[in-house]
Amino acid sequence: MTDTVLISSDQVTKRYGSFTACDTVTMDVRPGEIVGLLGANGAGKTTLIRLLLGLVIPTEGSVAAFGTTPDRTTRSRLGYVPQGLGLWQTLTVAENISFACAAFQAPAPTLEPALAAVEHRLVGEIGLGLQRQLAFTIALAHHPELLVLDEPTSGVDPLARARLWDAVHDQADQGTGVLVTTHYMQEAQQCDRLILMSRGRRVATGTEAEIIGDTTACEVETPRWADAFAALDAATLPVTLNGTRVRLADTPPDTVHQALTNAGINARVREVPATLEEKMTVIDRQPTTT
Ligand SMILES: Nc1ncnc2c1ncn2[C@@H]1O[C@H](COP(=O)(O)OP(=O)(O)OP(=O)(O)O)[C@@H](O)[C@H]1O
Repeated sequence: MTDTVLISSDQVTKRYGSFTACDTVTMDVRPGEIVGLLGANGAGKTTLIRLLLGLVIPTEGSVAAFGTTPDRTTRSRLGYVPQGLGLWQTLTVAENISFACAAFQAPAPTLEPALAAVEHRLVGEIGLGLQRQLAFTIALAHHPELLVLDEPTSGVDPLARARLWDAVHDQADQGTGVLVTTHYMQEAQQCDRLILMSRGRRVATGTEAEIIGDTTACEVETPRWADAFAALDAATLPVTLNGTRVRLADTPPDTVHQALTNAGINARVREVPATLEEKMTVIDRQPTTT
């Protein structure tokens, strides 16, 4: 990994009144790596991004972009796609592009056929998938050294999502650093490194395997899966259903067996590695400590 740091935070905290949206978070992104920012709704991901971009001022701690305090100059070295996309809905696709390119003194990019086909349509009249594609194209137009993408594939169909991730990997392969928030675990798996946030804090960091560690889940095998789910739920165990697969993260097999036996259900209980999503729920269940 390179020593160059594109963007970083050092114990950064943002409070709104008595509410702490981002709590002493330290992180960084380096050239060519894709860093995934994960966490439930309200975990503080967008707040952290806005701190890193200089859009909100830290209450405590500090952030740096390209080695300095974020400002207009550092902004011109990064491409940012916010959750709301930041497009002008009442301008055409072409007008949005020329506006953004003028701001960054960048040449107009070559458009993908799908975008070129709607070049003269108002942005507010094209679909969300195309709008996301446009926002991404605009973010890349000035060849940024860092891409910051806040839920770039939310509401996008699987094919468009795969295409966007292809483009993200292309950028990283060319040395661009990428910071991306996502709710999709399949996308998290495409990141080189993950940062998990919960209640404003960074609660875990590393690869998917490092974050899952030795956390396990119990998988319950029975044709009476619906009854098993109901019984485990009634026993207030953290049961989830994936298709017809009944699973319980971080729960001892004996506890699961006992609850099923009490309900008169015969089932095979296997202990298997937890998924990343399950690990996240386990972390979210824990009381805040350090
Ligand atoms: N300007 C603000 N004033 C008060 N509270 C705020 C403000 N901005 C964010 N918050 C609160 O801070 C918390 C973190 O919000 P944030 O948008 O960073 O979460 P998130 O992880 O990005 O969530 P999501 O996945 O839903 O986008 C939320 O409870 C939110 O309501």
